[in-house]
Amino acid sequence: MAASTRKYRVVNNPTVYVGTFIHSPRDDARKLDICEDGAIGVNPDGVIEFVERDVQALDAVLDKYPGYKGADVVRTQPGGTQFFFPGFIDTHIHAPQYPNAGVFGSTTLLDWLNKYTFPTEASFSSLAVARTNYTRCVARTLANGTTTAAYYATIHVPATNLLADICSAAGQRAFVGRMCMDHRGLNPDYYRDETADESVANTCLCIDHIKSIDPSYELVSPIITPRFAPSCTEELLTKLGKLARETNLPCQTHIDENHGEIQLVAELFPEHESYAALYDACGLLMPKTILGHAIHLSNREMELIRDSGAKIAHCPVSNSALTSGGAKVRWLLDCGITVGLGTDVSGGFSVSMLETVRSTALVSRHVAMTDGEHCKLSVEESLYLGTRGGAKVVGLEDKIGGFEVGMEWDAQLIGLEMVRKEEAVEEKAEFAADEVLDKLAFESCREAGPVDVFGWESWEDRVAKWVYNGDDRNTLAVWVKGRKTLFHYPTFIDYDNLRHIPPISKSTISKISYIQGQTKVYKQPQIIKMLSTVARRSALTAVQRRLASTAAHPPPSTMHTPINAGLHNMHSSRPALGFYTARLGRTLTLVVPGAALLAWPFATRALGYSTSWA
Ligand SMILES: O=c1[nH]c(=O)c2nc[nH]c2[nH]1
Repeated sequence: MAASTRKYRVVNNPTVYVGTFIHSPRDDARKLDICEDGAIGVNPDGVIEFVERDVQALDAVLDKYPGYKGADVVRTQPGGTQFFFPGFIDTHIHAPQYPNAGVFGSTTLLDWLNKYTFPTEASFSSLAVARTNYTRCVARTLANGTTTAAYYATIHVPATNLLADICSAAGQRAFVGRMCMDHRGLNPDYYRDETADESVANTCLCIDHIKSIDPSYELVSPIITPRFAPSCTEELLTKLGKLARETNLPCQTHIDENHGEIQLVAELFPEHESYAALYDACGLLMPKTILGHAIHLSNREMELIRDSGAKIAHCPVSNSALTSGGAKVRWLLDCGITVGLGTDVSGGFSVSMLETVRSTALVSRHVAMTDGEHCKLSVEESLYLGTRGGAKVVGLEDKIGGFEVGMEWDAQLIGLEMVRKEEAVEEKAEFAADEVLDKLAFESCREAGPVDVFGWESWEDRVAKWVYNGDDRNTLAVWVKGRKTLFHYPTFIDYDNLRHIPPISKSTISKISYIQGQTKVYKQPQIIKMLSTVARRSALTAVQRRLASTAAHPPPSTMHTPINAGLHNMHSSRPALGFYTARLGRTLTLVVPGAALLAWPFATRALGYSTSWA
């Protein structure tokens, strides 16, 4: 597709976000800035124009900023369960490894590369493979609140260009790097660059492509990507260092991840004092360089990196999964090195930056067990690294990572579940069996997401619960540069080339309910179709769960009845009009009207949301 036809059709209305905002202060990682009654105005370019605190009446704010009269208003639900939080910044992720997420067995880095990684990456010579996997990867990272990602791609130019197209179309901020690896002995013959010159030339093709779709790198930027020292000749490392400086583009690579790898670098490049010294000699250490892992740095290497201004992507999930080691993050920070977080899929098994934030806190506790209490990183510090820290690592600290005037609205809406209080519970000695079943099967425990709050928690407690228990079900909406991603997807993309509707997972039911409140989106026929599919699926799942629960915990009257739970007539072409029968054993048959089945998820969940949207 010609670059000129790939245009955003979106015109954002000025929007005022109202409610609770939580972010890390720019220069204090130890605490969170919590603003309960705030209003943030975002202009059509996605830039924050005002931040107001202690807002008593929205009208007064709108009077103060006349440009926002008639603006869209997006509110957090009252009751202390929702808050806006900056989007996560994943500073190190291998998009083509996404299909392998979770598959690593007991391997360590070098055998893992040969067994799982090189064969998978090689398969991206097929654009069809690339399209399926990259689309899914971008959809998943966005659904997990990743608004910016520094992606490693593969050696293939068309597939790398496609990844850039997909990020641009989906509205995800991204750095996309074509993988460079020309070493004949250390890369497999089936997956490597033929020569250093070919590697550089192909990298330039990807840079040209990205420039053609996003000339000012507003959303998507190229990034120079030598895989790591053992995969590259010194000639290639040097040429890429030169290219990075000439183009003023950022650069990403790996360093000091695994003892075997470090040994290999010492053998391959004996004239260099260390891994970092090699990169330095090749011109690869500079302020725009992102070094993944950096687990086993010597003092001297740390000094080289600090003095060069290069940044570090800490990858705690991958470092644990591949048993690479525990990076000494507190030490790096104390030494004045800038650190962000990376999922490092698929050395890391999860695309979730929330999981990475959690692992940052946990792994620091393991480091503390040997190196002392001061090594522990708090929830607040770990979140800082996933937002503000990441922004510094990718050089966008003045644009993203927090909510300040002049920054861009890259944000996620987080929702937690308030557990309903029992009425006069002390007067009730026991529940009826039916009541227990209702609680087990119908109280939206699953669809609500995994974080329960009970009302006594401070905002700090709620954030800690989110960090330690949350997942993508808690990410109700995601904006990049003021544009709502994922569910606004069909409304702003020119589909000339990318006729793709984002996949929708069961876990998105809470997001679907939320979207119901926005009539603009609800009118989209595709969304309606998705809504009804998800609603029906969700209702059926709930009934099935209830039946399964009955089977597992039969109330006394059915204790000796063999229970054969199942739903029939599910394939009616008019699901709302049909009746569904559910058989409980041989004797008891439930008849469920289709309309009730369809209405169930909306009745139980959507009501709560729809009242809170302006
Ligand atoms: O975690 C990692 N993932 C990779 O793909 C890789 N390549 C070199 N070194 C690496 N480390």
